[in-house]
Amino acid sequence: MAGVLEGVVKKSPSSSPAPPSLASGLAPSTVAPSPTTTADRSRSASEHLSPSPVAALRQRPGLPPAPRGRKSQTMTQTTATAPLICPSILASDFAKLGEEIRALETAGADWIHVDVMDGHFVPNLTIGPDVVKALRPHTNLPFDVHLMVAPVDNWLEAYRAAGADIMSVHPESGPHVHRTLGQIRQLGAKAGLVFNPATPLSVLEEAVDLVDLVLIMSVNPGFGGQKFIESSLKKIERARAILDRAGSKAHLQVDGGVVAANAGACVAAGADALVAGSFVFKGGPDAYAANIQALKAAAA
Ligand SMILES: O=C(CO)[C@@H](O)[C@H](O)COP(=O)(O)O
Repeated sequence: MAGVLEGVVKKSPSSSPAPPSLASGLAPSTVAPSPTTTADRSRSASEHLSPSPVAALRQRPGLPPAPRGRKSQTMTQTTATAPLICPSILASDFAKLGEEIRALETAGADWIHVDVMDGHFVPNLTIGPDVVKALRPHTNLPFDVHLMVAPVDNWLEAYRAAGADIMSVHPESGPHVHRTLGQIRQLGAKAGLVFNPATPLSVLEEAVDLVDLVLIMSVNPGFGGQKFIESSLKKIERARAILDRAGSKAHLQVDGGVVAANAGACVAAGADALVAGSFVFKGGPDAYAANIQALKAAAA
């Protein structure tokens, strides 16, 4: 049965990814991993992510295991632990988004981080589901979609149909984040829970079994290019402790002001995935590989 992922990996713009009914759940994808992706990327997320009821449905390459302890698959084949690098396309050239995403895949990015802003939950307006759908044929990398939208529930199907693999939501987006996380998994995506700098982690204690990813915002959301809030490191440590205590395999991601100078501290605190916008995109496409490598190396 045609699933939401099928059109994507075939890279055929004509094969629409929309399933007959998202409300009834997504069909398992039967697509083979892209021959251009790494061994890590070819693994099924179901092997590595938290025990989501939909884990077995995930077939898009690129959701490798939480890299704590894994060996780096980067260009230099370093043996140290390397975090997943998730460039935020908020910092890309919006006139060339498709090209930018292809360049990021070539440069060694692990996930594509898509910042969706609604001009209400955050004071900025960015990427709608039609843009995500248009970008989907340009890469096999997972789309890691951060929904800065309130209310959010009515948008989940649209972003999933457009090709989102991970959808992360804020507790404040309301009205019932527990339900929202369940809906994301019902749609066959991975569910992420996002914590703004002043949002307490107590919500994670209550929802830890429902999340495949925890995102610690190290800036207040809304804009790229902000300064990393140092107290985020302690929060990453606390989130790591909650996940470990619960036996969760969820990824722990950090986002905002991430640069080579603080990447190591983020990983030492327990993060295994780094979102970076300004740092990855500085210098243009010729510099992307070096920038990504610099983040991995700094955290190794
Ligand atoms: O979600 C956000 C901001 O709201 C982030 O993803 C930023 O876009 C990251 O950009 P840099 O701080 O790395 O420039």
